[in-house]
Amino acid sequence: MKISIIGAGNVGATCANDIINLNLADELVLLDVKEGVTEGKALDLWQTSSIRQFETYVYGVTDDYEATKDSDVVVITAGLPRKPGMSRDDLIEINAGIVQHATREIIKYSPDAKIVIVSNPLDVMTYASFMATNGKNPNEVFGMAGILDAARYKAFIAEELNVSPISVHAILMGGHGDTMVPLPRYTTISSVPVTELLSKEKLDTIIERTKYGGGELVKLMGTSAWYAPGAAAAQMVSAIVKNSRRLFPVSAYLQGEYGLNDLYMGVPVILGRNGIQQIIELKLNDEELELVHKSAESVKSVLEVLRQKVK
Ligand SMILES: NC(=O)C1=CN([C@@H]2O[C@H](COP(=O)(O)OP(=O)(O)OC[C@H]3O[C@@H](n4cnc5c(N)ncnc54)[C@H](O)[C@@H]3O)[C@@H](O)[C@H]2O)C=CC1
Ligand SMILES: O=C([O-])CC(=O)C(=O)O
Repeated sequence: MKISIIGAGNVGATCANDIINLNLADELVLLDVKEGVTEGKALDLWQTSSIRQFETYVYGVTDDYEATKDSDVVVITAGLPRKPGMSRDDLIEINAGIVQHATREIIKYSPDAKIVIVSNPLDVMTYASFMATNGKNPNEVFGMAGILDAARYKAFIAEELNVSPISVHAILMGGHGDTMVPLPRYTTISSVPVTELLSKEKLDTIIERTKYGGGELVKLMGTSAWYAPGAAAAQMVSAIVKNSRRLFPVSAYLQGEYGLNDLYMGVPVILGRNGIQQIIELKLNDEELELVHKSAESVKSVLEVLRQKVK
């Protein structure tokens, strides 16, 4: 099993560290345009092998896609993160070029790789990557956001209820932005509906905090988060490599599901060896469906910018 990570910055290097911990691959390649730093980070990680008892051979390369040849899974984290005061959508122009270039190079050397996009604005960058594959099965190109957003939502609920975060189960949908849709009706504490344990007022506060969860961290750190994003991307890689068929919210290409067409957006999917094995269509009520469609409108407006800028 060979895994490559494009972009060895905060999220990419953290994701590499998590993948190593999960013992998923024989070989892990870190690729970045930053000469020296990439090789150095990979060497540093590899030198933890005897301490942490793993056998994944980790190495770094500078912009050399041939080294990624025959990758089974590729994670793209290359691109700019936002700074305080910016929206994820402000990154579209520069990151679209980076993500599309990386995708074309990956496809050249690993046509069958499953591609996990992390770069922002997430849903539109995933679409941009899919466009650049020029005909790849859309179930093999998908984006990481929902696991992260759901993890934030679960952490806030666990804190509020003073319960283990492991007992909190939740799903959310929509774009990776302020219009994302956490779903209290599908949120439980080990099967106990959260609505029986938390007031609507408390839940609404948690939902608002979740929607702006990325921004909260950007404000605190001056750049965006990496520990939870790296772990979330590694969890997706694990589900693919182990063919574990876990149900996750993932940015997937929609072709009629939820009445939506020709866009990538967060929906519940089954993730396994072939990538997205199935998109699950929840029986949303009118209010939930309206929020999901509102979020889709927001994703579509950013997609329109991509279409105008990137032909
Ligand atoms: N989907 C999500 O939930 C999340 C997405 N992100 C996004 O992930 C991306 C990366 O974030 P960080 O790792 O914090 O940024 P970072 O700045 O720490 O790392 C980005 C890396 O990409 C590299 N890079 C730039 N152009 C490249 C190219 N053409 N080829 C290869 N590498 C290239 C840079 O040299 C840098 O090392 C950002 O766009 C950020 O917004 C971050 C957190 C969560
Ligand atoms: O907020 C950002 O820019 C990075 C990101 O997507 C997240 O942490 O959710």
